[in-house]
Amino acid sequence: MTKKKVQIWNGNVRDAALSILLAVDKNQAYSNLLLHQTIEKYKIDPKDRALLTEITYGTLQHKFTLDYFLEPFIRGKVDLWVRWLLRLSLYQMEYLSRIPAHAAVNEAVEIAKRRGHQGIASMVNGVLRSILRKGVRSVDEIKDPIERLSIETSHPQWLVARWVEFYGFDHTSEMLRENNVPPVQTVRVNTTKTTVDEVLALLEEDGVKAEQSDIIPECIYLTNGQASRTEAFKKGFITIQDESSMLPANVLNPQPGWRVLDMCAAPGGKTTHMAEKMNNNGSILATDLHPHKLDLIDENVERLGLEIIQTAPIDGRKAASFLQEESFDAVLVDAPCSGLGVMRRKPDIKYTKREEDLESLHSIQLELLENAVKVLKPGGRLVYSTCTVDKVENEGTVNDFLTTHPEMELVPIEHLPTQLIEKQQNGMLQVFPQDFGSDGFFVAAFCKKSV
Ligand SMILES: C[S@@+](CC[C@H](N)C(=O)[O-])C[C@H]1O[C@@H](n2cnc3c(N)ncnc32)[C@H](O)[C@@H]1O
Repeated sequence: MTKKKVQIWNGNVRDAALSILLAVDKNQAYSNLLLHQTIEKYKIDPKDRALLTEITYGTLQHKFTLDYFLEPFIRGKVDLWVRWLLRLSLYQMEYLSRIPAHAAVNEAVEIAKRRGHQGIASMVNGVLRSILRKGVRSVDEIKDPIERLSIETSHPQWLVARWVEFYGFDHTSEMLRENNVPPVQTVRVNTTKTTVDEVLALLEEDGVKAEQSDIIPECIYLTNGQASRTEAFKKGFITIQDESSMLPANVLNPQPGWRVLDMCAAPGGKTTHMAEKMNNNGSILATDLHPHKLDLIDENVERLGLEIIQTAPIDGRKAASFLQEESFDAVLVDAPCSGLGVMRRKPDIKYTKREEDLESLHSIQLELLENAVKVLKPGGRLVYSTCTVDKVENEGTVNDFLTTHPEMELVPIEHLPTQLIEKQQNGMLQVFPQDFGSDGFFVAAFCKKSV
């Protein structure tokens, strides 16, 4: 039976969540982008927006657990859309206490009728009502601890095993659980235009509850609302950015008048942060491999009213052949990485990333650093950062880089609050999602010895 054609939004939240989940699965669409586009395109109101986000992310986040629960109740093969419908309905029944289970079942049956036919609707009804009667099986039935953790927290087994080897079982278990908790919305204050207090007052006028972070002073936490719709955003007073992503500019600590290279810059979150730190005085060359992404930097620069940023499409692995040798006071390499620290906001990463990808990223990261050294002045500072939690891409890249570059030395991480400074090990800082509720992130700072 062929599926009836549906558009993403017909006023029904569960139907829309199903369309998004299917697109993510079939077309490798990014869940966060598709969700955002759907909300904007159909101007979905705040109440439906919140539920749509919760069901879409929640179902994706718990996919392996939901499949484990569903398995004993499904006989034979089911179409992909029916499987996703069962997953998203069971997600509501198991994880969303405010939605009555029978309402989730009724909605599922109606969707099955609309998208398929009465036979499928009966099957969906049968499966979900059996689960209601019998309950789901316990993950304690799984004997192997790695497999149990993988199913219980819905992360691939290879990753669980890798993290357990690197960071130990308990630490990994905490991280996996934190990855399933929705992130708090954070913004960075543009200190060239305004103050934290002024932004807090503006947000309040817009009905947004917010408070200043006690980790990064220019960071504000939002407990409701949508930052991009606020007056503060329109005025260029804030940038939406996770608190961990505010670390590199603080660690690099660029001074007014410096000439800085941001080698992997798009969409410009850290470029603009550095320009703010430099109080719009000096120059920043923001480069990226993909020319079309430079437009995103330009848009941000314009909105924030910054004047010292120039962009250029340059492959960082060849940067030294395009840029003058030893001409920058500082270089930021915010490298392409596996992104294992941002699964809370991009749950699809859990199911698409493969272990082999991590090795090739390690080689690219080394090539980028190789070029960064060449264009850095003696005495200049280099900061290397990633939004991942992995010892090969992080500590491994730093150690391999130092082995071939005796002219570079790690310098202690400074210009951060004590609780972060204390966490560094051998001049490298790995932030885990469970540490401060921010993304998993890594940062290391080097100095080029003067000869
Ligand atoms: C982690 S993202 C950078 C985020 C950015 N620094 C920010 O804060 O908004 C990594 C970026 O590296 C870029 N990239 C990937 N390979 C590259 C290369 N060989 N040279 C330069 N940029 C590269 C990607 O296009 C991507 O925009």
